[in-house]
Amino acid sequence: MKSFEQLYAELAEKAQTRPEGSGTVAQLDAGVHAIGKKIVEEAAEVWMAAEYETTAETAEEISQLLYHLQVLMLAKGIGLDDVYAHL
Ligand SMILES: N=c1c2ncn([C@@H]3O[C@H](COP(=O)(O)OP(=O)(O)OP(=O)(O)O)[C@@H](O)[C@H]3O)c2ncn1[C@@H]1O[C@H](COP(=O)(O)O)[C@@H](O)[C@H]1O
Repeated sequence: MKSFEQLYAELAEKAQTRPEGSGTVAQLDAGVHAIGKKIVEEAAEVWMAAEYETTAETAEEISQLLYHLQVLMLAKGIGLDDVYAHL
């Protein structure tokens, strides 16, 4: 189990070191357009899970959406504090 902050730190490290086989690196290389499409897809999966699946399945879809949002943050150079400033 990891927190939102821990995941962001891990992804930021991957973005910098670019380890072989990292899905995050592949997503970053695919670019903002591809990451944005993934976010829309995951958001739809969250919605569908909330309506038709279990609470646990919905939570898993939410985790995937949060992951892809963090990838977009990294692609755009947006830090956690940039987002937290608006919460
Ligand atoms: N938390 C996540 C995470 N959540 C979601 N995903 C990605 O999002 C996909 C989920 O999408 P779907 O369930 O819709 O499955 P899918 O449509 O078959 O996926 P794709 O074929 O589109 O990849 C997964 O296949 C992963 O590629 C994640 N990929 C990585 N992480 C974490 O990110 C960290 C770094 O990962 P790497 O960069 O891969 O090392 C690790 O701690 C991972 O656990």
